[in-house]
Amino acid sequence: MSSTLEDTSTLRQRQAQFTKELHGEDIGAKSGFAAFISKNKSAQKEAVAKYLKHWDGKTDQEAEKRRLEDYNEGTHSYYNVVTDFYEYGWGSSFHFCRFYKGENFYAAVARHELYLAYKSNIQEGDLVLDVGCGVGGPAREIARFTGAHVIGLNNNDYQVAKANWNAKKYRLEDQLEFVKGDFMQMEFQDATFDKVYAIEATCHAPKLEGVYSEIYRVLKPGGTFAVYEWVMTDKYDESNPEHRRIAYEIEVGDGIPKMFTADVARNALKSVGFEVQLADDLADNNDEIPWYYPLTGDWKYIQTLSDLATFFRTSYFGRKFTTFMVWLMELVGIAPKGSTQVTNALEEAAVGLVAGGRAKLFTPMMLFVATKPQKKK
Ligand SMILES: CC(C)=CCC[C@@H](C)[C@H]1CC[C@H]2C3=C(CC[C@]12C)[C@@]1(C)CC[C@H](O)C[C@@H]1CC3
Ligand SMILES: C[S@@+](CC[C@H](N)C(=O)[O-])C[C@H]1O[C@@H](n2cnc3c(N)ncnc32)[C@H](O)[C@@H]1O
Repeated sequence: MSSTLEDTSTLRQRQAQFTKELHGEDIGAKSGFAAFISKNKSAQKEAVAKYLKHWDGKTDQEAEKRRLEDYNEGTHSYYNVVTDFYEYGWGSSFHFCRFYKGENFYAAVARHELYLAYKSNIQEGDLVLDVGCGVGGPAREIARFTGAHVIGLNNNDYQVAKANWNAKKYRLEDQLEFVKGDFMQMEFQDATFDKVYAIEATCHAPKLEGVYSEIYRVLKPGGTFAVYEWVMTDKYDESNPEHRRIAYEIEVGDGIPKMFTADVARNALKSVGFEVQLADDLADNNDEIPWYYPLTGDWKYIQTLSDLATFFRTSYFGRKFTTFMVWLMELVGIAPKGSTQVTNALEEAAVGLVAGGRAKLFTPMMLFVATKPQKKK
């Protein structure tokens, strides 16, 4: 066994062991706040420290290099500490979407997923890979709608366990399977999948060529890969301190080692062999309701009464309320140490995402549809 492989398996075992210590054995039964307050307190302290170790306010090259090198542990720790908050505030699909007039929040989220399935041309009976699958919300929706078999890949053990638990709960275990793995070094055979998709996940890669080349390898010739990529737009200027501050807020609060631009992503797809069929920034349109509205305090955009609770949790005041409650719970020892640091980081994420969205410096929905040629060029 090569030393890289040994390192990978040691890391894997350690992460799995740590997940048990932190979240306990009965993962799935609890979610959101209930799961959050039942964490092992000392493990949670360690998880927060691991996540914040690299995001210490430093934006110099050296700090960036460290974040890129430690991408696996960095994101693993990030999702260990934010998953319960995400579920509490956003549901079981961890991504943004466009909002149409009269459509409620969860319908809009589902439509965004199905649009990607449509663009990837997923058909009944296809074997599909979901790269960076979260707790399985999108895979459930896409499997139900298309009749495809979806395998979700994720390097966070807690999320993998939750996704499998949910698949059983919704009686979709015949169509869904969630596995632990790093998308930079996948364990699937070459040419395994008919289609591959990724939703707001590949931005966690230290280098886009790394994850895209793995996707290319495991996709069958003629197969399609569709992705909602998180990128900085062509308005972004890395040498502008204000732009860099916004990008850093997004990086720190969202556990991303480095935000890349849309051009970097498109070139990376091409350089690994893909033919890019479509590159469309879905945020760059005249939608009446902006994609980032739940993170603002703009009540006017709420479409249905059923959105009130979600909007309260995601809006500025709702977030301040959550942070206060978490601080109080931490003070009296109900919540694990470091929890307030996590909500503060999420606050930074929200501020950076809205600022980036408003200035059109950032998009969470750069849609690329790319195909793997039938024959090698
Ligand atoms: C990290 C990546 C690549 C994608 C995740 C996108 C979104 C689902 C999240 C980005 C910022 C998150 C925040 C929350 C939910 C999930 C996000 C919108 C909260 C609203 C969850 C509840 C907390 O109290 C506040 C959070 C603010 C940020
Ligand atoms: C923002 S979440 C999106 C999840 C899912 N696509 C959704 O829309 O609900 C990003 C996901 O990418 C996963 N991820 C990040 N880095 C990864 C890596 N190196 N290998 C596999 N999965 C990774 C995270 O664990 C998380 O599940």
